[in-house]
Amino acid sequence: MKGIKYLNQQESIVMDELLMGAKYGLSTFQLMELAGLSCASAISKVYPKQSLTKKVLTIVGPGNNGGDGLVCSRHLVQFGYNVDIFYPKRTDKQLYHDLVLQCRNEEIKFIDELPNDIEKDYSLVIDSIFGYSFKGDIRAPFDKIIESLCKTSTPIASIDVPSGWDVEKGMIQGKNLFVPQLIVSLAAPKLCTQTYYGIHYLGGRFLPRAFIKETNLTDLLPEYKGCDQYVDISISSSPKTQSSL
Ligand SMILES: NC(=O)C1=CN([C@@H]2O[C@H](COP(=O)(O)OP(=O)(O)OC[C@H]3O[C@@H](n4cnc5c(N)ncnc54)[C@H](O)[C@@H]3O)[C@@H](O)[C@H]2O)[C@@H](O)CC1
Ligand SMILES: [K+]
Repeated sequence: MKGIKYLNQQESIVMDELLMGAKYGLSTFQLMELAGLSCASAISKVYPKQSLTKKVLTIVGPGNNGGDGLVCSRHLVQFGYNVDIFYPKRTDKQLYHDLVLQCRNEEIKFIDELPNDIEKDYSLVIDSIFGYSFKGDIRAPFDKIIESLCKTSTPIASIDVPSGWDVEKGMIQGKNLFVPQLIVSLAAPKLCTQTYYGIHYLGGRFLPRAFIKETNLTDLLPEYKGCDQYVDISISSSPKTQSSL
């Protein structure tokens, strides 16, 4: 591998559109299921269930990043974890109604408010608030939620992008933002993770070979081992260089 490709915001959007267009014929539902499964697999690797004394809390945002969090939660319950979900701004689309129903059928509890002391009941927070489409200042109700995440001592695992970070520049100075303990990037890491020193996994093992060739990503994405749904791309575990698509 020559290096790792870090996507900017536009490249992330284009990648998604291409995958779901006529040429590759993948659906949001399929990609989300694989993304969520990879996040659950990575989380269970980093936080084995015996190591968590309390529950897991998934905070779900209004877009597809939130959808990944719903899928991830369902798989974590299948893996034996005890998960609650906080989903304050629901999206009125059939996909999300179905994902909520599937979580309810796993007997996952949806909580109505974020507790003041997250650490009292939760050993881990999964941040699936915003992904690569986040832009601008954080609007309500997520501004207060992210403020609470900045205060908690509970470790945070972010799906794709730490919520509130600029997708390309990362943590903007002067903004009250949190640093997750784990990031699970999906398909390809985003520019904001390039200098992230925490635990960094890549998941979303769904890029077709033809797509990788067409987008010149051969040699720019790490290889998954065996049947693994994730690969460790932490700075401590791999040399990194940047390259353009
Ligand atoms: N090809 C891929 O890489 C895949 C990506 N998926 C997920 O999809 C995500 C992208 O999903 P979306 O494009 O739906 O977008 P996001 O989930 O990143 O966020 C969009 C939502 O956030 C809101 N929002 C944006 N900026 C805001 C702000 N400043 N304050 C408050 N709300 C704000 C928007 O109104 C919209 O409702 C990825 O990060 C990833 O998690 C996966 O589901 C499947 C495959
Ligand atoms: K996120």
